[in-house]
Amino acid sequence: MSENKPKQDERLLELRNRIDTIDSEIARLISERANCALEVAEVKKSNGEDALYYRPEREAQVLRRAMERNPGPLTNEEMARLFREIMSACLALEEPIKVAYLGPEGTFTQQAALKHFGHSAVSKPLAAIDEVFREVEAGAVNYGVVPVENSTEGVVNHTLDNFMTSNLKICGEVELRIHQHLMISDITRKESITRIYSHAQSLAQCRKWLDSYYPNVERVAVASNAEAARRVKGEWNAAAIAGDMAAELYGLKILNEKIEDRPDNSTRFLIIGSQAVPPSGDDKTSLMVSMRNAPGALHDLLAPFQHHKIDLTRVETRPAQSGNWTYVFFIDFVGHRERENVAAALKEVGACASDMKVLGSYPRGVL
Ligand SMILES: O=C(O)C(=O)C[C@]1(C(=O)O)C=C[C@@H](O)C=C1
Repeated sequence: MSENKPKQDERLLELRNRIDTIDSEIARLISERANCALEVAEVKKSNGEDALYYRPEREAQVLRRAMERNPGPLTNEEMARLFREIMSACLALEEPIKVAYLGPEGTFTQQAALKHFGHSAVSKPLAAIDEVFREVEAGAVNYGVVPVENSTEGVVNHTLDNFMTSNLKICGEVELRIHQHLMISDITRKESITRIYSHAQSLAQCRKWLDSYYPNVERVAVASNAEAARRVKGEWNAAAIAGDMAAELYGLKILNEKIEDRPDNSTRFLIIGSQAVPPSGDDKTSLMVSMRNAPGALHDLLAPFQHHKIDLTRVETRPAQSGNWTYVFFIDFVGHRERENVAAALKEVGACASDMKVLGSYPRGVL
């Protein structure tokens, strides 16, 4: 036994006492904050029937401030995550919000929903992107979370196509680093794997790794990563590629971690709802435009953005549902529609487009 042990024990006790004092101070302050949020709810209620409790622009400001004034040693992301959960609990006191996401449980979309709304939101997994749109439109839930693009595999067409027929707005975005793992169940024989299940996008994201380590194993595309994990549970000769949440949910063992081909593999998700979001100070706008099929149409469409010094972050083209060889452009750019230069550019684009819809202005993803 070290002769310093009694001294170390004393120091440990002292530090733990300090932590206990700090914890009771934190608890008191969190309760004070929660009471404040309850009063905010009263003010909102007195302003009218359809009071909006969830305020994306305010949440983005609170999280950004938590990062800006972070004195360390926690990272900015960790600090913001803690405030994310405090705010989620405060909002649940005001009114528990319901969020639908592309399920089943254990998918990356569920992870995105938790990252954006925190753990106090009531979440509901649905089987298809269309169902998430319908459920929000019907008012059965307040918001929906759907994937829109992956840095390796590109755009999620289903999500863009739904905006052609829906009046829902984009209220937010969330980006998630995607780590894929190879996982097996406790009955799997490692040497006898003949089949690997995953979602087609995940199989594509790990193509090179699979070519190197499992070149002769059958790759089976299923509806989601979570479904892949569920199947492996009962098969002795199969493995799945999925994320942490699926492994945890189905009690699978991770055999190889982070097997995605690109280390910066990430997916962007959209928050859909029926609310127009005021400026937060750092916003993006998404636009859907149809153009007549004429020479120079794309140039006419993009020129106003250059002219008004607006940064484009994405341009996607989809075939229009109305007719052959006409196209719909999905354009994302930096700035809120209420900003002067954005409003001016939108006016000019509207003048040369055959149809234009602003899908939403929303805070740029913070976490
Ligand atoms: O500021 C508000 O409007 C609040 O309702 C408070 C609060 C918060 O806890 O800070 C809670 C929920 C909203 O989405 C935004 C912020």
